[in-house]
Amino acid sequence: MSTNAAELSTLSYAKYGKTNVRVFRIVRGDDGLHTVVEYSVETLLEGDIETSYTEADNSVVVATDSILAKTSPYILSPEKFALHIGTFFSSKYAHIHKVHVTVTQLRWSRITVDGKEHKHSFYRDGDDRRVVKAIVDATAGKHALTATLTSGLTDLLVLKSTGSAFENFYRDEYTTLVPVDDRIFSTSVDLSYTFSDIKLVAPQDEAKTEFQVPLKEGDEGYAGSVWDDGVAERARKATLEVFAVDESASVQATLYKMGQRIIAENAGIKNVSYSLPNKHYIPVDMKYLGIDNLTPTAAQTPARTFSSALGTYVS
Ligand SMILES: O=c1[nH]c(=O)c2[nH]c(=O)[nH]c2[nH]1
Repeated sequence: MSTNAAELSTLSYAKYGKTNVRVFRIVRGDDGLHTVVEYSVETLLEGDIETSYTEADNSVVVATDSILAKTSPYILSPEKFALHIGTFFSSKYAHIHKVHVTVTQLRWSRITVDGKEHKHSFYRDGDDRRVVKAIVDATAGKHALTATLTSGLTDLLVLKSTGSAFENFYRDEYTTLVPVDDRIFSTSVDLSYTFSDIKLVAPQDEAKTEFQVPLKEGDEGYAGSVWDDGVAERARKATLEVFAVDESASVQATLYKMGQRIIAENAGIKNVSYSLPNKHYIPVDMKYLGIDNLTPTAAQTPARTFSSALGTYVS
């Protein structure tokens, strides 16, 4: 029996686009004050694009490379920029119905010189990156755009040297873990929080810059909090502060407190998700050397004195 590949196969789902598109933009203020942003952007399009797969028909394929990086008035906010990209593609092209945008932002903070923030010099003050994911949906029509928006951060490495325990966990014949009332707690924080679903007001202009989100609390699809640039900074601060001050009974319990604080501080965020993989620092048992390395005591901290008069350092 001969088989016909074309008859046996169907295309069940498709989206295409570009990832790792690097964007660096300088916004120059009147008084020489520069603001810089560096993003890595992914844009994936869904719509009536099947023929590009099934019939090699490239006429339905629109470019997704670096469009809007230079012209978008929303470039300084990764949330607004992601929504703008999504709104642009889903409203401009009749055959594009859904757009998935991920904007990952690298940190550039101002260098302080003599107590003053420098106007055009920056440093990387952390390896964590802000991550924004927008999905703009025009399947119900070009004038009924909706969006889901998730923001957060990734790879925020933290450690505390006490104030963390893990005890009273389930024990059975498979358990090897020893309970501890004082341990090092380190993790690489991944955080994401989702805003309430957004109803976008469809733009009429060619550049699709005039899209709006409902700004009044109580309006259908209210998204005022998306326009509040403080959310990301507050969420990062809440994560760090709760991590620092919580007398942690477990990663789970500390994580929950972080999430509670983000919800309490930011109207318009409907859920929070953390991934906090435990990065273990296990003390080495030095009993065989006659050294107790497992009981933390002040006496184990070497006495350190610095005498500037003699220029000697004793430890
Ligand atoms: O805080 C913790 N939660 C766990 O669920 C767990 N499991 C484990 O082995 N160590 C820890 N620590």
